[in-house]
Order: sequence, then C-alpha cells, then structure tokens
Amino acid sequence: MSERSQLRQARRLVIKIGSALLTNDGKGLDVAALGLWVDQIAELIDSGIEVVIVSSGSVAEGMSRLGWTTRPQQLHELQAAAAVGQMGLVQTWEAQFKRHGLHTAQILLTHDDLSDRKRYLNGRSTLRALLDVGVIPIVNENDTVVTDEIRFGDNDTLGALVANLIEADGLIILTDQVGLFDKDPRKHADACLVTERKAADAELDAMAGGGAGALGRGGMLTKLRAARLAARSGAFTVIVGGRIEAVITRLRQGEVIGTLLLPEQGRLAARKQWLASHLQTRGRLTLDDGAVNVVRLGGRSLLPVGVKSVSGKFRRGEMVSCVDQAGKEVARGLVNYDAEEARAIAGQSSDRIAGVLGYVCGEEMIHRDNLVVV
Ligand SMILES: Nc1ncnc2c1ncn2[C@@H]1O[C@H](COP(=O)(O)OP(=O)(O)O)[C@@H](O)[C@H]1O
Ligand SMILES: N[C@@H](CCC(=O)OP(=O)(O)O)C(=O)O
Repeated sequence: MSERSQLRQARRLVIKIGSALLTNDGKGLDVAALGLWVDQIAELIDSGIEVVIVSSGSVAEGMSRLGWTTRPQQLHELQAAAAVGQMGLVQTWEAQFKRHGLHTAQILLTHDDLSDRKRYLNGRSTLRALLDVGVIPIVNENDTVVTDEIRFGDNDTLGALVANLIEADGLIILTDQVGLFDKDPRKHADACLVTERKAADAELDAMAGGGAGALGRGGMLTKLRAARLAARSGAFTVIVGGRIEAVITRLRQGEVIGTLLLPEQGRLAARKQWLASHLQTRGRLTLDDGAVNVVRLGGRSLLPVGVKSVSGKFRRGEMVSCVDQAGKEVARGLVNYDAEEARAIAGQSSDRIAGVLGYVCGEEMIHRDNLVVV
C-alpha cells in the first residue's frame, strides 16, 4: 500500500500556510488564493476531518495596511506591523469560511506556551473544544510578546508544535515551491523534486540548506525541522505548493504531489514511547479495584470516581503513578488536575467536579491518550 494512503485516512490535520504564499507579492493578502484553500478545507470539514490552520502573513498584511513598502529592520516596527496585519488576517479567514457557514477562532501562541505543561494542556483543551464544535482555529505566533518568528520567519515550527499538541495525523505545509527539491530550485535549474522520504533521513539536510525566499524567511530547513518535530508524535508532513490547482483536495485523494516526509513509527507508538520516557513521577493515585481493572484493560480513561487517595505534590500536566491498594504500580500518566484539586474530587463522579471545584478541566483524572499501562 502506498504511503500516500496516509493522506486518505487522516482524520485530523494541521495546515500551515507561509507568508511567501499568503501575500500577493508583498501587496497584502492574496484573498483569491485564500478563498480557494478555504473551499477545499470546508470540503474536508464536511467529510468529518478536523483542521487547524497555522497562518502567517500578519507582518506582510500590516506593512500593506500601513503603506510600508520595505520590510522594517527594527523589531518593534515588525511587531507593530504584525499587530495591525493580524486583524486583516483573521478577518479574511473569517469572511471566507463564513461563505460555508463555518466559524473560525483566533489563537495566538508562543513556543514557551507549549513547553510549559500546564499551558500546553490548557492550549490543547481549547483547541479540542473548538474542534469538537466544528470551529476552525486560525493559529499564529503571538508576535507582540515574542520576536523569534518575525526574526527568523519560522511559523513552520509552530505548525509542528500544534500538530504535536492536537495529536494530528499530519501536517501540510503550503509554500511557494511545489515541494522540497534536492537543491534550491531558485538557484539551480536542474533541481529535482523529492517525492517521499523518512523525515529523519540525514541526506535531506544538505538539500534543504539553500536559504529562503524574499518574503518568507525560514526556507526549507525550518520545514524539514518541522517535519522531524511532527514525526515525534507520529505525524507525517507534506511540503507542497499552495498554488497547485486544488492542492488540498488532490493530496487528500492520495495524489503524488509535493514531498511526503514520514515518521519512523506510528502515532500511538510515538506517544506511548514519549510517555514512557517521561520517567519522573510527581505523585501517586491509589485506585480502587474497579479502576485498576479498567485501567489494566487499556484504552480507557481514569475517572476521579475510581481514585481512593492522592499523595504527593503535583501540578496539572505532570506525570503521576497509579497504584492498586497494595501499592503496586499499574499505570502512569499525565494528570488533569493539581494535587489539591485531585484530592478534592477523588472518589466523586465526574458530574460533581464543577460543584466541588467551581470549574472542570476534563471529566477524567487522566485521559486515556495520556495513560500508559505498566
Ligand atoms: N531544496 C529546496 N527546495 C525548495 N525550496 C528551497 C530549497 N532550498 C531553499 N529553498 C527556498 O525556500 C523557499 C520557501 O521558504 P520560505 O520563503 O520560508 O517560505 P514560507 O513563507 O512558505 O515559509 C523557496 O522559495 C526556496 O527559494
Ligand atoms: N508571525 C509572523 C511571521 C511568521 C513567518 O513569516 O513565518 P513563515 O510563514 O514560516 O515565513 C507573520 O505572520 O507574519
């Protein structure tokens, strides 16, 4: 079976669209092109696929709105342009999806947000909640408080981090070249398109090292790094030309366009390995016999009702050990509640969480995706 079938089977996708592609030669957003991608994405959503969009273009749109013709050197001016342009960016996405009766949501993130476990979980809950109600999240870097992306032009990494965050099956990076070539096609007329490789393939580094285009700044190297990051949670990446006719629809049908970069192992295996390597546990949940049986069977979440007692000091998102009443470890996982909160809701049914805490961070103590049986 061709690896392209992975695209036909994907249920959750991140689509990253770069500055070079989104902006009309630096004249502001290419609304016509954006409208065509929206039509294709709306079709995906209609067929039950969840999509998160990572959209660059705020700086270019801001420059256009402010009448600036050359990209400023000063970081604070770039940040100002990004803040102005972000308005146009989300307005355009919103207006285009509205034609299909779909809602969008603006999500501004930083890399730091995603390396802090608590913020990571909060971000994940918000994205999941949006996807659950059929809304399309439109993600960009929060350029007001960080400057890495506008300096290095690397929303590719953000795309991969979002793919990790929502456990996407795949990351599609739309760019201004039809895919990754064995050398920079702008400089070498004889460059050949790479159609499929393992993301980890070391030969790719030399191919992608050719620098970036005029508007985008990350080039292929950041796309390759993004593919490797996405592969860590088992997601494939496609680097493909956003101007190819019906590009998203054709990829979805399994057509061989662009460059497919594959993970070494599948999504579940990658996640379990990541969890298993997360050795340090911060606390302990003692389960009743019913919960021990449910957890041992695998594939089920641990609910607060099955927790008899809680020990240790831990925060939401940290790793805890789950033990039976004799103290034998049965599983470990990332807990949805701080230790104090976990103590308060232990033994309670999930519909009591709101009454006890005044809020709910998930009806599970540990979600099944975050639980490994030992
Ligand atoms: N091996 C390669 N294959 C394709 N493009 C390459 C390669 N090496 C460098 N590039 C350059 O990378 C550019 C795309 O990156 P970038 O400008 O950052 O786009 P985006 O804004 O879509 O992220 C291309 O226009 C091309 O000049
Ligand atoms: N966040 C900024 C910069 C991001 C950026 O340029 O990234 P890329 O699409 O990888 O070239 C923007 O939206 O313009």
